Amino acid sequence: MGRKFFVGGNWKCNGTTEEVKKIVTTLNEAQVPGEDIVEVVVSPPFVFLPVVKSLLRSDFHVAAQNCWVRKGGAFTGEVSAEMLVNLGIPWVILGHSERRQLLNESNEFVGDKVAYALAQGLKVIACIGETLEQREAGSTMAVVAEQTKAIAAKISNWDNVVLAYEPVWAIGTGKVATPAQAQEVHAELRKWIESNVSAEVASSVRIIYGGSVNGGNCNELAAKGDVDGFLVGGASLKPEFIDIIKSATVKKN
Ligand SMILES: O=C(CO)COP(=O)(O)O
Repeated sequence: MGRKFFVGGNWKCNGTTEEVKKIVTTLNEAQVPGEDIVEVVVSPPFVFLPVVKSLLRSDFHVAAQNCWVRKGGAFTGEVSAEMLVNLGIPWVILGHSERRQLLNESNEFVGDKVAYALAQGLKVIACIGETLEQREAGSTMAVVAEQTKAIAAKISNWDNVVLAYEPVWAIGTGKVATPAQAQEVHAELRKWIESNVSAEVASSVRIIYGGSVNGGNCNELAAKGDVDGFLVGGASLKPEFIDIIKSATVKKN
């Protein structure tokens, strides 16, 4: 299969310079499996990217939490993909549900962003996921397929894409998807990709889970065949993030 385990830490809109440095120190001192086993990416707010990048151990990498949909210019308040490339930031998170919901980012807009960021040479963590209402209405797969389709329509090379399945009802709620629920959606998504993109992409693309992942539930989730890692919010600001990184070894057994 060869899908390297991926653990992302999404720090969201949190932290002061002091707090950020403290988290980096904790990460730098941690004993974790090597880069051949797990890919670790942390995503501080834009303003802390340079300091985190300069202090962070070299086997971990940084991601921005967003970028502008096209070339930079007269777009007050935005940060362009070119700027991230200029700073040597390798990754960007796009389509997070907080942006889809609070800032009305549509499927098409997210698809355009993913395509533009990839074209500039960034690697993308593309987020998808259903709301509680959509899950209860039985439309989980239709929703995530629609979100994935809007991305698939705009890109032809998936090598630099990690797909993050983050059910909205599980984000920041402490209500984690069960390993079976996560596995079910990941497996369905892989099937959808096989039918609508290619068998090759379906077997190689990493599908990671996000939503109330913590040190206590990560091993069970990681044991599922189609769970290729995590995108962690709250727990990525705490020392337990190290335990989540270590859950990569569950795959090795
Ligand atoms: O949104 C998330 C990661 O992008 C998940 O957040 P929590 O881990 O805080 O639920």
